[in-house]
Amino acid sequence: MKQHISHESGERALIAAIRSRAGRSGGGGLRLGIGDDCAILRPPAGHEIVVTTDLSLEQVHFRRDWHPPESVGHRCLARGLSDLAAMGSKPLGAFLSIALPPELTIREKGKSWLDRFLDGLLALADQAGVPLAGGDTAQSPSLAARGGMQSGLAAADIVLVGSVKQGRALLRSGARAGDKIYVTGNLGGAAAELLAIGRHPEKFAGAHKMQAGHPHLFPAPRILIASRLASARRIHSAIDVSDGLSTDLAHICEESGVAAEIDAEAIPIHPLALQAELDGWVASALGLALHGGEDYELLFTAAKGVQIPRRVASVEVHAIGQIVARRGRRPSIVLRQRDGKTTALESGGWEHFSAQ
Ligand SMILES: Nc1ncnc2c1ncn2[C@@H]1O[C@H](COP(=O)(O)OP(=O)(O)OP(=O)(O)O)[C@@H](O)[C@H]1O
Ligand SMILES: Cc1ncc(C[n+]2csc(CCOP(=O)(O)O)c2C)c(N)n1
Ligand SMILES: [Mg+2]
Repeated sequence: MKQHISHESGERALIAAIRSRAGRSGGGGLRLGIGDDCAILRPPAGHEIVVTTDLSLEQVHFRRDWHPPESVGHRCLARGLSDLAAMGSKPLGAFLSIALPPELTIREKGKSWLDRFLDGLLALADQAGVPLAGGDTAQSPSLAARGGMQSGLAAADIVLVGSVKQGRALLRSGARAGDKIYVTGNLGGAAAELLAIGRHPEKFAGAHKMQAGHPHLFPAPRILIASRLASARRIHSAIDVSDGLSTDLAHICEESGVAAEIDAEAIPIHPLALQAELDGWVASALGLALHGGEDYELLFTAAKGVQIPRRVASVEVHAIGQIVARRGRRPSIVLRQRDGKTTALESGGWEHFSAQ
């Protein structure tokens, strides 16, 4: 039976409870998990190690009054899995560091906030076949003394270690002029759902379980699609859409020394983004798809002649434009409108430390 956590017994008890819940699923790449000074991972022969780390901060990446704890846990792991997918790699182990105010570890009606956060994180870990192999646990300091409304903020950092066949990782730097640009799934759904949550958080309080139709609360990292694409050896470059298409495509252009043209008509827009435009919440659904971020879809390029299936692992793949040579001071990304006119597409996605 799965244990639930009570705060009374402190850090040791929290770790013991997390340890008892941490699965050992995965491809056998974990030799030693939670319990020692370090975990030991054993990558398959002929593979390279891939590592990524992502912070999930209260008030920046989630709000306790907007996001069910299961969603916070799911999203925390999904961010890292999506980065592994973007490299065409498979997960070996996840490492979770958490700083929590004490009240989030106390059980109310059976489960604490932390129990429910772990429910969400471990359900996705199970599905992705990645063991929780370690982490760190600390108490977040009290802000009440400084006149704050709550005792402290929650933060979680996820480190994911994965592996990829030597020399086969998908890089941002491999795009070439003449490549077609593709994106999986559709865009703008995460930003649209976040808008809806902000308006009526109570309607989303019951979204406890990983389920389709919640692109913001329960995004589906594209690990399987990416590993299929990578094994076909036809992909020149890839990135995941975390900050927004306009910003993430600019990262590919910058790292590859190329420019891009994308067709507004070809961009797959999530139905929730279209609805947000119909409801008058935003001026344009296309704006959400271009700049919204957190869709965790894959953006990749391949040579023009390469046949990319329209559907991979049950997810649609759309061609949205092409990579072109960079010319002097020309803007690096242009957007071709429905009437054929082109405009420069500035990076309008999320950027920390900018006035948002
Ligand atoms: N504080 C830091 N110290 C060292 N390297 C960093 C730091 N922050 C970011 N990087 C590195 O900068 C690169 C880009 O990081 P970034 O976080 O923007 O990745 P991303 O995949 O585009 O976004 P996301 O955070 O949504 O995963 C990565 O190689 C990352 O390891
Ligand atoms: C409460 C709340 N407000 C706003 C957002 C939107 N948001 C936060 S970070 C980010 C980009 C990716 O982050 P990073 O670059 O750190 O990976 C986006 C689109 C949210 N998720 N929650
Ligand atoms: Mg990324």
